[in-house]
Amino acid sequence: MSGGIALVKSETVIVQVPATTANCGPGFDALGIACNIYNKLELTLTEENKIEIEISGEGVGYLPINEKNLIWKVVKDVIDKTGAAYNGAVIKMHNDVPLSRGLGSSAAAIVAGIVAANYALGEPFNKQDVLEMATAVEGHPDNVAPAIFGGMTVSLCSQSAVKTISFLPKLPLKMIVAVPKFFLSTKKARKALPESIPIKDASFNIAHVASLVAAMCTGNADVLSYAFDDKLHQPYRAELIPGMYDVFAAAKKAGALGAALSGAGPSLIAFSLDNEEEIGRAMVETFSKYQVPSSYLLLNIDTVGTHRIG
Ligand SMILES: Nc1ncnc2c1ncn2[C@@H]1O[C@H](COP(=O)(O)OP(=O)(O)OP(=O)(O)O)[C@@H](O)[C@H]1O
Ligand SMILES: N[C@@H](CCO)C(=O)O
Repeated sequence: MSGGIALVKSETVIVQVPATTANCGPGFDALGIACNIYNKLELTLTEENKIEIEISGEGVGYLPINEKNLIWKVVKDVIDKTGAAYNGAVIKMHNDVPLSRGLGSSAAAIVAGIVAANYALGEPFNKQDVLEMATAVEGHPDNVAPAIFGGMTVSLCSQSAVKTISFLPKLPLKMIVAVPKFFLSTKKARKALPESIPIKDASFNIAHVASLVAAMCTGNADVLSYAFDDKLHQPYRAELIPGMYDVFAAAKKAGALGAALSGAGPSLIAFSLDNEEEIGRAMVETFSKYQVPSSYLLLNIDTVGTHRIG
């Protein structure tokens, strides 16, 4: 023994967090769905003022491995909220969620960090606390809510409250996501939006999002060939995603019920009950006509949300 004081470490916690697709067309900042691709995060809190970060999968060589890393920032926030004496961490992550593509990579990082830190600290916070903390960091609840609860989520922010209802659609919904090989940050895609929109576009979206949620809750698919349409954000973002409306049309022609921007894009998502491979191929082929290389993912709804796996 050197006679030094042994450093205190927390228990090591491993959590799994799903990708998410937000908006679903007309449900800007409100609707989201958890998808079955995942990141894993292993976290050990340490007393020593030192951060060690190891990344595999998406983001290697791009995501910071110092105190600027988003996961460390949220972990530190959770530690500070409890007043615990930890100053550093060992963070190991494996990421399968594509970065800055509209599949909720930032929400996955935020939620994984908060949930893992909460377990490491002995669970001082409940799921509602996690939802509020994650929404405050992300700025809107539509990705963090399904990442936490799984399923399809409808969320609202009212003054300081964040409320979410998670449910499983009564339709065997398949999701086909065409993922372009370029990044589009949410920050840039939000800058493309106007300060205000015409009342007729607002009322269009209210009717469409209400019909979409009603269809999902009842299993009545009749309105779904219209219900994914949007006039609130997609028209303004179209110029950032070459071929967007033609890819939507190709997906529908190949059998999709509807199609939309996934989150803030650039990925485009089609919803269907069958014909997934054909729809995926049609979307990628149409993107290629606009010189946008892409690949497609066939996804199902994750029903569990973020949970501890070790
Ligand atoms: N595993 C991760 N670890 C640390 N930071 C991450 C991780 N994943 C994403 N981030 C941070 O989130 C940023 C991407 O967030 P952004 O909101 O632009 O895209 P997105 O969340 O993938 O898309 P959307 O919100 O449209 O679904 C990255 O540039 C990085 O700063
Ligand atoms: N609702 C958000 C989702 C992406 O974070 C947007 O469309 O900007």
